[in-house]
Amino acid sequence: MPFRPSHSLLDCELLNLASAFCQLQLPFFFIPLVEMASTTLICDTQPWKDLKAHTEDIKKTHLRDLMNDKERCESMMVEFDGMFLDYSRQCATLETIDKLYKLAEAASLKQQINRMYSGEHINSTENRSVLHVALRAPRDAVINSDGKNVVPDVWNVLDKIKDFSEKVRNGSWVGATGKPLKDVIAIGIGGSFLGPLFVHAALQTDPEAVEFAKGRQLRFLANVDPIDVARNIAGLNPETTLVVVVSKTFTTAETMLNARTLREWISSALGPSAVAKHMVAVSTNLTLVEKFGIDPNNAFAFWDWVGGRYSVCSAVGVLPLSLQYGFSIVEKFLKGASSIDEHFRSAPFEKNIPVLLGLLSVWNVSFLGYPARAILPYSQALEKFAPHIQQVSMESNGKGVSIDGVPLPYEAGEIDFGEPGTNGQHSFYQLIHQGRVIPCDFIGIVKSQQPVYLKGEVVSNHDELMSNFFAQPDALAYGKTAEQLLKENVSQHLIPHKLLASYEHRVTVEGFVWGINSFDQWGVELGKSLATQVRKQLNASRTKSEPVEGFNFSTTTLLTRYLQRWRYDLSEILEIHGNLGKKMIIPPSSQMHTHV
Ligand SMILES: O=P(O)(O)OC[C@H]1O[C@](O)(CO)[C@@H](O)[C@@H]1O
Repeated sequence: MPFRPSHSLLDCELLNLASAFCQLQLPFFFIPLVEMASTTLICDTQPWKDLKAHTEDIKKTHLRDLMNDKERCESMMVEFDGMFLDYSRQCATLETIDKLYKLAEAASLKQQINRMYSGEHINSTENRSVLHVALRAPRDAVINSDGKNVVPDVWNVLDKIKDFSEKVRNGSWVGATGKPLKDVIAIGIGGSFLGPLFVHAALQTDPEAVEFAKGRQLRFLANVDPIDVARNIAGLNPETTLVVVVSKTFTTAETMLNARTLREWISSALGPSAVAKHMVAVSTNLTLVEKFGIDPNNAFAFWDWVGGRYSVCSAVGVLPLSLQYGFSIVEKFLKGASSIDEHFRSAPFEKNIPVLLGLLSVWNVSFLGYPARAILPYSQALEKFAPHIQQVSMESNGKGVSIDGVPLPYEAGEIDFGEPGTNGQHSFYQLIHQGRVIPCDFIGIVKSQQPVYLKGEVVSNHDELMSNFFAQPDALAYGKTAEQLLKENVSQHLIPHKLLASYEHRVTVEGFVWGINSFDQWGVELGKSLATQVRKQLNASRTKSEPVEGFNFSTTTLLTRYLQRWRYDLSEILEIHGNLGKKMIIPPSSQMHTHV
């Protein structure tokens, strides 16, 4: 069985530990859930073998020469609904693209897409359908899961969100002391956080959305690190704050501890009954929501056919964003994503943006051997796009076995990273220019949300930004000596909804071609269960002085040192809780060190 190394670094300064850098060997995660199937892997098909052989031709070709072929470049440009994709800077010829279509055929890509839209249980390890497209479908659409049209359920929740968010925004739903709720803290992590944060960042400076958000704040509490709590509640008054607990399962340890912490913040300031007015939930698990103490009437449902990382268009994103910007703004977002859903389902492959993006990714990863992809939006409003796509892509396609449980003899999945241009240029672009070949997604926007044109300047500020957007791809493509590749994607206006849906579907295309299940995440689940074992140990050692047991030497050493460096007994724990409860404010940073 292969092994993958990983690093863990305890922050030596904060914890006052001696150097604790350690290298862990984690077993590559294999899921023995499904019987080994006799199905053919995609690498055994003729189109895969043809592409493998074809890489030799491509290696002899310089991108500079490919870029001189006008006809080739022209056929590598696709436009749809305000998006323009130029993939002419890919290390690919028209023959490559043709061979990729054949690969798609061998992977039954069209049929797989149809199976997804028709609600088949394509997430076979969890026995679920995958229907995030239903979250943004028009009211009259019919999309079935297990023989039931789910669209009316989707719209029931959307209507409920519209109604609730309007009440909060117009002051007919007020806090326990009668004050309007103008600030929202959304608690959630992973898919219950990254998508909503991305959209919030994209809307924050949108001229129309800004008007609707006047006087309101939306914050996100994700990390279980108490520093994140302190930062979230800093300057907020529980009397005017609404907390939205977002968790598909309502069991995620980080989210639930943060939810209990903010419940304490509210009830210690306003009394336990205030929770009913100040806390609402988004979840598929309404039983646990009620158990937590949130009235199920104040809960907004979604369904197990929505994967966490694909959930931004469910109540997960729609509720907090509607509270901040109003439902009408969010509805436009849903419509934009829906337009790409329809395009993905029906457009022929040669004009299908997510399909092209997905096939090119497969080409780069599995044939050219480029494991990473840089996502480079030339728009500050898209600053959280790369972190969101990191989860969508890496949690989906970070798999080493096929959907039938067969270990993959080829690389699948991509390492995604990125920063808005031009910040990235002053950070990691050097490596892309001269160090390693990294396929790049350059994303440019035609019209700025916030244009500035200073008198006397040669160009407007947005043109200055876009000068870099146009220059960098060519610098990479032509270089001075080295060969690089990239693709460009220009949008007319800022269209986060269409980008989001395009990238979601791109990941799906990759997964279908690689023959993996893009919709489960068993590796992450392993980490969660190991954390449970550590949590039990910390409790036993803190409260009953039990020695650290049951871990390997390295973890035992680190845990023991951690426990020795900051000891507290139960009375101290109560005191800390007391502080949270009464003053609630986490000690200001000057006092924080007293606990270390
Ligand atoms: O919404 P939940 O159930 O709290 O889960 C949060 C996240 O945890 C994961 O299960 C693992 O990171 C993600 O898939 C999910 O988005």
